[in-house]
Amino acid sequence: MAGRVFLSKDPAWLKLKSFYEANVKQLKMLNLFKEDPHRFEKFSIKLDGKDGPLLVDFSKNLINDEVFQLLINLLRSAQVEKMRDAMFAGEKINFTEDRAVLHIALRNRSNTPILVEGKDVMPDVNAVLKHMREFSDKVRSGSWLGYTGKAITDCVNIGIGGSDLGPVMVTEALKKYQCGPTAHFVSNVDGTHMAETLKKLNPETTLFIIASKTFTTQETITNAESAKAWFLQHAHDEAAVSKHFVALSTNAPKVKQFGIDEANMFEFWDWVGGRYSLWSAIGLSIALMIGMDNFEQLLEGAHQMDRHFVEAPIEKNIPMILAALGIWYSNFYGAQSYTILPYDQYLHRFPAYFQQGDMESNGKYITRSGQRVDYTTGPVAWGEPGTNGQHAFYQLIHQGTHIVPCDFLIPVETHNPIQNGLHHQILLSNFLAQTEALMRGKTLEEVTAELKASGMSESQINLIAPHKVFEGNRPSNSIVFQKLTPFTLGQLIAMYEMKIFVQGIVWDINSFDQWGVELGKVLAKAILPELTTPDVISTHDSSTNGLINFIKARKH
Ligand SMILES: O=P(O)(O)OC[C@H]1O[C@@H](O)[C@H](O)[C@@H](O)[C@@H]1O
Repeated sequence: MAGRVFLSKDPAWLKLKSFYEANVKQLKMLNLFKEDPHRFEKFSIKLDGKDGPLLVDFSKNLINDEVFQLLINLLRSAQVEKMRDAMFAGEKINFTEDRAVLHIALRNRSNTPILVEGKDVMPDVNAVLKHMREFSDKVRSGSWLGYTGKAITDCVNIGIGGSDLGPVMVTEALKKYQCGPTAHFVSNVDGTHMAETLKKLNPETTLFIIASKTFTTQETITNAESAKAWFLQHAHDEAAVSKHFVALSTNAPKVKQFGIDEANMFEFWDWVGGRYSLWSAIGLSIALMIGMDNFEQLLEGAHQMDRHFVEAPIEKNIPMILAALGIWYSNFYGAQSYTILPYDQYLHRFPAYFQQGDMESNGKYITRSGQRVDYTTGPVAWGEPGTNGQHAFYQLIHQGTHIVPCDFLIPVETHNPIQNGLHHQILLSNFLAQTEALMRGKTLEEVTAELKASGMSESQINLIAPHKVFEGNRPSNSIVFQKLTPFTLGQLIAMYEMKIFVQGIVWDINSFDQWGVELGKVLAKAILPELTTPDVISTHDSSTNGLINFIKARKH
């Protein structure tokens, strides 16, 4: 952006750097909690919502008042508010693709005009929502019939990346709200994905949703052709295709070419990035499975978070603060990753969803003005639901040599209070214990006293005690919501989207393109015909040639 200083030369950055160098050793959370009885109130934000409050407690972080202020100053210096406003105003902030970035328009429930090149996009957004409602109502009520007159019981979303991960994650998260066909997903071009999915399905009662923004993605088009071939093997009638295939795309000519009726195409626009598209027609499988009212609740929740993001001052702004904390760890503490740890089984695909959301957005080393960064940008995002993660990788988080900032998420109430709520009580206690343990740790004195009390000999204690020490002082955010409803899920997704946006602005990169996925696609296209010729291949490096020729020699 014009007038922006290179980040590592920004005085706000340099202040954080010198603060880190001078004070890192003194930033001990346990002491900070002892010194300030109001630390929790000071470093937590409660956002009231339709389905109960969302509490974000960031007090278990390696910050004091001064760091917090310096981080806020950094965000100001990076002009995050100005860039946020530019995004919401429909400016073409995705300049490498000459596009606006307006997933916020898809969930703009206040329906205020949003202009792209002088044209309000809201009428088009509303028209597609109406189309989705009409169609999903028909399918769910059983009035949309398959080629033998039977109602639809299953739908298969065929898409990949942003045309898959969002609908997969949301339909899993909101399974409890199912009131329509069961949603299945085929993304991988590996024929196993399609074959195993089709095994479970009846062509007479299955609807295929071909989800592709470009409608040119090799995996999706190959899978869509195979689904059509399978369907026609049973239906033996091209005319039946229109009852069983719909498309979600920005590319009407390609959809037509594939043989899908334009009336069965649900449109979206180039200003919707793939990884931000679950709010668009790409969410059709969600609307089918949980109904359009619930889909609109998801939009409402996201819209509320968008309003908070636009209206709250930086110091009270959840996505801004989460972004600032992530930068503190990535750029100053050298953290290479962070985890998203949902203590809710329904959210089991939430971390995977944000692997694309975060890493495809911010995994970039070129600044908006075309220079190579000399600081780190997007971290590796990973995670699994608690408590499973506790019995797998938490060892490293507690005692490893990497610093891994953690986001813990949990609902106060479960949808499944089996055994009188016992399971959820156990889940809650684990959630609370983990963040406490990461923060407090356990000293050598505490360990030694414990081992002594158990009657262990001095020599055994000396041998074992160091292994049982926890340094502690390991950071986490606790994100607590009332219940996993469509509205709450919308809030949570938008919260992370906006956090990622803010980080991209501070790092001065374009979070909305994805050129890094292109090279492999081009090379794969060149290799594909080489796999079927009888020739020995010698056009690549010796490793690639060797691998191709090995595979060809072994293929029957
Ligand atoms: O929806 P499309 O056009 O088929 O694209 C699917 C995915 O394609 C990938 O190449 C991109 O990295 C993703 O961002 C995108 O979501």
